Amino acid sequence: MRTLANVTELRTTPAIRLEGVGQIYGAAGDTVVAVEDVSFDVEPGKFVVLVGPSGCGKSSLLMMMAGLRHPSGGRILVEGKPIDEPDPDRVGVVFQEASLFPWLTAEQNVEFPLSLKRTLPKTERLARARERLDLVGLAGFEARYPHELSGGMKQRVSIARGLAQDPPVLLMDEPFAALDEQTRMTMGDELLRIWAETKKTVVFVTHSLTEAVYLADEVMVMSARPGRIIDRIKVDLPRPRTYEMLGGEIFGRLRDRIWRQIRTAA
Ligand SMILES: Nc1ncnc2c1ncn2[C@@H]1O[C@H](COP(=O)(O)OP(=O)(O)OP(=O)(O)O)[C@@H](O)[C@H]1O
Repeated sequence: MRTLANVTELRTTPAIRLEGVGQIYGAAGDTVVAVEDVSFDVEPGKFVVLVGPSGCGKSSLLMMMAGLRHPSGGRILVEGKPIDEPDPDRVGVVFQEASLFPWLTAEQNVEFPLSLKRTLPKTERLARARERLDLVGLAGFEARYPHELSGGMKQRVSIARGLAQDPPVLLMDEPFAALDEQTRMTMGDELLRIWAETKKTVVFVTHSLTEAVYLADEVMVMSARPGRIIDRIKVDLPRPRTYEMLGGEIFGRLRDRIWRQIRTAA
């Protein structure tokens, strides 16, 4: 039962909490400290973007938040509970490469994670997959195979798949990096629309500072390896974000500040 106490607790529980998280790769004598002592909270419904010099540990952080890797130190909580393994009910993931199964249709690709749990009947799973494809603007493309879809459409399918189980958190690792500039901008707007509709908490990794400022409520800047959070920049631009804002003074100031941080950190 939802009492006032647990509703209040739910409101105050961060969607994601990192406490002193580290990641060390390799074995004795040959180790790489990729991430060191990272702590932060992400409030529910926020759009956070992670930037930093190449190799600073952005993907490593995301993999740990997704439960795909265990931290070497510290701990990660999603909705107040540790994440020790992938849990698509709590965390959806979208990678740079669409990584769709080529032998499955768009609808079957989205249905796939739902079929693993076998808790929903097939008709329900397909209805949910269709609903997600509709959400990402792919109604009418359910029966297409990945090779029949453009790069942007494949990433839309990936987003639909990441949202298949309606997780509160969506992690995105450079999801638009392989797309041409125009498609990338359109996808940014599409993602913001989906985010506004679904109210997910998003953590998004990118190398593009323009994309970072355009999308984020907050940009977290990481240092060069070992990756630590060296700056957290609130983006106070109004929403919806528009193309015109890109040339504005606030936008330029924020992008400059991030760039200066990255340049000194690299
Ligand atoms: N499985 C692994 N084994 C050993 N070292 C690894 C492994 N994965 C990552 N690393 C190293 O850890 C560091 C951080 O890698 P990671 O991919 O997390 O950084 P990144 O910031 O996402 O990089 P990029 O910006 O280039 O995508 C890098 O030096 C990388 O070489």
